[in-house]
Amino acid sequence: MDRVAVLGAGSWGTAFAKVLADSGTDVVLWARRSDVADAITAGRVNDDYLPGVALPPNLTATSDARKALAGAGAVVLAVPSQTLRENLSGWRPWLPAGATLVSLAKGVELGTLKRMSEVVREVAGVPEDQVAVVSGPNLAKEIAAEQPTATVIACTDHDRAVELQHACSNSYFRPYTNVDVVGCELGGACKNVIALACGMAAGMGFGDNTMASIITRGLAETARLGAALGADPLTFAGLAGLGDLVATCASPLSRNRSFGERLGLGDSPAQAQEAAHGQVAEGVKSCSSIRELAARVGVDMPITDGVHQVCHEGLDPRVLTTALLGRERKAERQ
Ligand SMILES: NC(=O)C1=CN([C@@H]2O[C@H](COP(=O)(O)OP(=O)(O)OC[C@H]3O[C@@H](n4cnc5c(N)ncnc54)[C@H](O)[C@@H]3O)[C@@H](O)[C@H]2O)C=CC1
Ligand SMILES: O=C(CO)COP(=O)(O)O
Repeated sequence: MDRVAVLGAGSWGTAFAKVLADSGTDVVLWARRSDVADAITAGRVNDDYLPGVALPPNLTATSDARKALAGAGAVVLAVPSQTLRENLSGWRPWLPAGATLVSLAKGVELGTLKRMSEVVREVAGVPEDQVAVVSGPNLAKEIAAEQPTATVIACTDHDRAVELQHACSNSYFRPYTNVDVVGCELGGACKNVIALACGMAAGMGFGDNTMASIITRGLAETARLGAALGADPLTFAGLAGLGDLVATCASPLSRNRSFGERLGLGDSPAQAQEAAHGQVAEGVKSCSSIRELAARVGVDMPITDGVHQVCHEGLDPRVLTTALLGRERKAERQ
């Protein structure tokens, strides 16, 4: 694969474009704002999202999506989940035939309850095996600083996953392949919600036992949903499951954890949103779609349900804590 288009020049889009370029792949990065594209082209930096990070010369930028897409062997979609449908609809006429469409987004669409790869298939009108997802413990700022990281590239077409794996392997980024797209996407979307809960716990002053309990029970409810939707249970023990969950729930760099922490400290969701300075905390919206998806398939997700109530129904995180601890006693694997 000679050239890749990355659409979305936020934190992860820019960091992933750098990963590709550092792996020897030529990249054209699309930025919504022309001043961001110009700054990348002229100054080799994206100061809005990754200040101080030098971008390699084989990474160029444009605010013209048509130009970015021309001749691309793969198209990486790096916009927030709830905007993917609208953005991709606009790009559809210029998608190169046969190109692998790769989603970086970690969320479930409100209303349709679709995973991102399902949205991509529907909007682009491509078969399942032409769509890949990247998911794992991938905090953009650490990767931009070239700290060693592993990830998963999931695609039902193993050969396509391998092709993409070659395009983004380098001395600090190690991608594994997986054919379980459902499990990898659910792991990525659900961990944002569990990170909100961990943030709330931190904000309320709780320590490591509480964090470990939320992480582990969060993984249990994610795996239950995965089992109901046909995921491979082992995926949740891997990088896109436990790996991403631990990184996001523990890191002060996580937007979801930080958002939750503000709620735990007593901020309202509106105040926490304001403090996020326009950066996306995907779990705030996906807690509602995941909760609905779980209800549709009859799966109990008490932490996700509670996070939804705090974010959208005015529940106090302290009341949520009491409610979770007061649930009916049960066996661990029930
Ligand atoms: N930042 C991170 O460390 C990681 C993020 N992700 C996922 O990648 C996806 C993108 O996240 P980030 O790059 O971090 O987000 P971000 O908030 O840093 O950037 C979003 C980008 O999308 C663009 N965009 C296009 N249409 C938009 C619209 N209608 N509304 C808002 N922004 C729009 C923005 O201009 C911006 O360039 C999310 O689903 C996130 O969960 C996944 C792994 C790591
Ligand atoms: O997905 C991520 C790390 O893998 C980034 O998490 P946040 O969106 O919470 O910053």
